Amino acid sequence: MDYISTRGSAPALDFADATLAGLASDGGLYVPRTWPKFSEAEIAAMVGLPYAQLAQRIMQPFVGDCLTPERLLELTTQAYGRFAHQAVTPLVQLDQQHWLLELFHGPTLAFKDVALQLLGLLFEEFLGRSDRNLTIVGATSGDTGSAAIDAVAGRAKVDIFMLHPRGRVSDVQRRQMTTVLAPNVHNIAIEGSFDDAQAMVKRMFNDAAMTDRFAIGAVNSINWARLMAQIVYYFAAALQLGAPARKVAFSVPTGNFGDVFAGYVAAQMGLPIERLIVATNVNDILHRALSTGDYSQSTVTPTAAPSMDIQVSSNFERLLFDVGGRDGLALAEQMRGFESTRAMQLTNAQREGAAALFTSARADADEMMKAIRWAHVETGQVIDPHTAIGLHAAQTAGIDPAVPVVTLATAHAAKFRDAVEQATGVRPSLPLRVGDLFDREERLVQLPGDYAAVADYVAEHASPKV
Ligand SMILES: Cc1ncc(COP(=O)(O)O)c(C=O)c1O
Ligand SMILES: N[C@@H](CCOP(=O)(O)O)C(=O)O
Repeated sequence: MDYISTRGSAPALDFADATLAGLASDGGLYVPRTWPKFSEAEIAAMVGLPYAQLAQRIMQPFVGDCLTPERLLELTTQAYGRFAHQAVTPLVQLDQQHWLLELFHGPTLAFKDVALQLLGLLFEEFLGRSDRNLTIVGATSGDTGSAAIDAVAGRAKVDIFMLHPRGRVSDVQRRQMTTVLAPNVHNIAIEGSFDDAQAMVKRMFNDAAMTDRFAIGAVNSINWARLMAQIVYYFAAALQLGAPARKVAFSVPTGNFGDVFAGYVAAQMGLPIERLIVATNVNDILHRALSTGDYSQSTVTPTAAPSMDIQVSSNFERLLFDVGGRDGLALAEQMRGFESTRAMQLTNAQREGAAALFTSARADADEMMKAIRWAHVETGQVIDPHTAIGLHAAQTAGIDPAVPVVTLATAHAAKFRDAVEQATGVRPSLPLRVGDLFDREERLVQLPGDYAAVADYVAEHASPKV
């Protein structure tokens, strides 16, 4: 399998090189040249497999001969061995039609662990075959940061620089990053929003002054390997609910469009998915784009679901590429227009292609709080604000009552204790696996929302590429 850029002019790479490269050199995102397909019989044969085996089976076609099946299975077994639930991503039934897919049983309590625990091992594996040092530069609205830091802290040949918007992540999220004191971990609080941080990260990949000296790598979902690992839990959930004989719908709390794009890929691979519901908070660029075709950026509004306070959704580009006929040069032109005007209109092909599988919904603060309360009172489940936005969308999307709807529970409620307590009167306690988070020393630097300041800081602290 080789990987091509959504903007049509970067060289094609194999899986190992695409994983280390992160973003393509033309500013595009890597996607597999074709979607691997499973037949109905092949999907039926996956029923009952333990998670690590299922993960190996689903990911092998993407990995190609960069890892043998035996080696990939060793890595998935190691990655998912750190999860606190044997099922890794268990399903919980809420009522006759609705389920939660709990994705927060990893070390840092959010769905990001599912991909990043594996990605840390993939970096180690592929860097071990070269003399390269990797300088990871990432942006986080709260959850990617801690999951990535946990995955690479203390690993040889990797430095990580993680940018978060100062004051816009929860105290638990911040401490999960800043209390990791390994020498290869650098936390940077910047003035501005997640979008500002993400823009600086992307700019660094195309800054020759940086890329000449450092091998810049990505842990955000711009890195294809992140999405690949997230495809697996769509299969895991659907297989438990009757796939391939029965269709399932998924409601996905969405910000950077990575998680829900993984669901789209699962559908391309043959998993029978009825609908993918894109659930946003009031930062609703995706809801507007999918419902009206207008993808225009507005100012980010801070909410009680801060990890979704995003107005430029990196992975939407992957969808536009795929449903728009895979014309990289045309998409590059369209994206250049967006980058200069902060607005773009989807083409008819892009709108129709997206509408075939995606529905969208937006939840405001009241609707989010009501969903947290409903889950608590009616089902006894304490859910986090991001999951609540997904649940609100699941309950209002008008899916045929005969079709099971799975809401992705993307974070543990204890990461957002204030909002959850306000909605339910219950203050969720931190699971034992995060330990004495509030007694640990914090280490971070604060920088202005200025690219030059961040690039200088990285250049001063990173190891040269060889
Ligand atoms: C808890 C939580 N839910 C949902 C999302 C949205 O996921 P995505 O960015 O993949 O759309 C994020 C962050 O991205 C998150 O941290
Ligand atoms: N919500 C994310 C934002 C970054 O998204 P990613 O999936 O592209 O890494 C976060 O918590 O940091």
